[in-house]
Amino acid sequence: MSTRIAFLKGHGTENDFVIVPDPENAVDLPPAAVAALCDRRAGIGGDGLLHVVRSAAHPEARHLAAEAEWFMDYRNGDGSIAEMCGNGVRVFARYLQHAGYATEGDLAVATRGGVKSVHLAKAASHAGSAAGDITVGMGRAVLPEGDVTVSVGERDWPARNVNMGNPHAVAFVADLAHAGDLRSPPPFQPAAAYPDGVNVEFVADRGPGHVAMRVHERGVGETRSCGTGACAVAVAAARRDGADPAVTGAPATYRVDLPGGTLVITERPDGEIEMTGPAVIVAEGEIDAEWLAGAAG
Ligand SMILES: N[C@@H](CCC[C@H](N)C(=O)O)C(=O)O
Repeated sequence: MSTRIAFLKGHGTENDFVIVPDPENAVDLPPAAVAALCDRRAGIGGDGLLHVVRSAAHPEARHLAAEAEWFMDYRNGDGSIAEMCGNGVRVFARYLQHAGYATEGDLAVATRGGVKSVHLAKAASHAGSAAGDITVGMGRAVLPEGDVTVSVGERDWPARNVNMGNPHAVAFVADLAHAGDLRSPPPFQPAAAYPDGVNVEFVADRGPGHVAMRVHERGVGETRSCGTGACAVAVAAARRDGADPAVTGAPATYRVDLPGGTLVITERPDGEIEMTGPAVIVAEGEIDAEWLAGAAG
């Protein structure tokens, strides 16, 4: 009988993930294995994969073990590595709660983008432990100088370069349909702005402090939500609206509607950004290790 590897499936505003609990970092997950697991027809299916490892057991996170017991080893659906995943952190925390590694309250999670502070809200007694929003301290945005242009077909737009640990180009558009089918990565200029590729957000206004967006994610394609993307959008909107908290001294809050749900993003005067939204575990099962080894080639 072949060996089995435990997995779960979860999502945050329909940005979905294969979760592989592996506290001692014993499961080999080369890029081809990740891509096979995330394949929606031949695998389990997901926008990305959350490899759940104790920080002390992972070479990239060992130095963070005193601050955060758990490391989110996040991978994009094509197998590539990314620095951060905002929806992923909430789902990661929900998994820790589901597995009994965390309870309601505060929790630190190590990521390649640094340690994130997570707050698991107390669920209403009738709702069960999988309910209740999760708030993540996402750290500060970095806004590199320089003009960026994003295009789709004949249209192009100026875009704001926002780094949330991972890179984003935020373009304000009159109509989200102008983003087209987003089957391929929208071209950007200058190429030097994003040497490692970029996540591109298209944003339309819905009202004061309220926007809607679509996103093409690096290493994935169009997804139904992107947490770091929603933070980048809120920061870009606040700068555009003259509501930069560092200037006004007041927090700026944006409701960001995505195809898969809504996230609420607040930037404080000290630059710290908080993201609040749901996270759900939907299934758990076992992966056939022989299949995975074969799929990984
Ligand atoms: N969906 C994520 C972002 C995942 C990483 C991204 N595709 C990248 O390559 O930077 C989110 O919720 O933030």
